[in-house]
Amino acid sequence: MGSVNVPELVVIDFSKEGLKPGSSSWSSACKDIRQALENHGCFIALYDKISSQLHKSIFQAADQLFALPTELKVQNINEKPYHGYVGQLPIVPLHEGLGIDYATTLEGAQSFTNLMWPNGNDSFCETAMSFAKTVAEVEKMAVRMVFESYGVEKYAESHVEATTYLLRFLKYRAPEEGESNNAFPTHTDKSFFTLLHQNHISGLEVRARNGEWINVVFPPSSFVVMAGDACQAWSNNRVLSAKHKVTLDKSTKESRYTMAQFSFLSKTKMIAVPEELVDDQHPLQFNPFVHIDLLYFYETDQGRKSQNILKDFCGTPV
Ligand SMILES: O=C(O)CCC(=O)C(=O)O
Ligand SMILES: [Fe+2]
Repeated sequence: MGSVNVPELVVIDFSKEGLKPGSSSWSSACKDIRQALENHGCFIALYDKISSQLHKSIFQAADQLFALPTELKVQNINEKPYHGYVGQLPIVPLHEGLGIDYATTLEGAQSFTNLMWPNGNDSFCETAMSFAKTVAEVEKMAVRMVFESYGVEKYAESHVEATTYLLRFLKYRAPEEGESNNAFPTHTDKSFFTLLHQNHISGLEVRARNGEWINVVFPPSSFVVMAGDACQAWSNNRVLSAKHKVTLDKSTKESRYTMAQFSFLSKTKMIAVPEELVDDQHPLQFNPFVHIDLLYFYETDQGRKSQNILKDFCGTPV
């Protein structure tokens, strides 16, 4: 109930009437999500509030943004690693991205908009914020479901309250003749969750726990909800923060656009394994940490080279 396998990832319909805590569809979604996150590190969420109109407007906004001169786009600077402008990098020549920090807040959306359009651009600001808020609704439901699936729903509210959102506009231009079609290298996300929404050009591949690479197919009005390293740590290593990458079809002539919304816990709340998830069979694997410190660690030489970032950053002695 509540989920079907198309073709390999679990699909959960978040728009379903009556999907509320306490209902049977909620409990079965909790179970399905937990299994999906443990096996694949992600699942597909259908959400019809991402209407075809909102889909169209957010990618029009993306087009407008990427069309700005590079000198303007590079002003999207953020002291937090991987939050600001990325582009013109020889190791990822197809890729360009910009980020709106605190994207669900008017201040966040406005300050980014004013930086890019000093004379204002109300429609961009409204579209970005309304998209970010809609994505955040799905993220919050996913958090509540995951916490409930592990029997620790009492901690969900304070987690949700401490969550902030980074909305990134990502572009991968079509490869030129003879150029590699690797658009983004293999990595894991440092977020708690990442929600991805793409235009009509596919390319995301996810490595499941069994080592199999899955080509992700996005149905209309859908997101991929992907667990990041912070979620894996929180779950005491039960959830998989899946490796993933973007590879474009060699013959594609169009750019892939992705809207990626990353959730982070603010400094006021540590990422910590709930005591209920620690027992003799599951000894504590990770010490509590401040989320943003994981990103700072990833920026160091040791962090970048690490084959097991959570163990190296916050692993308990074995
Ligand atoms: O474009 C995508 O589908 C994936 C983007 C991604 O993995 C990231 O930005 O971390
Ligand atoms: Fe990613």
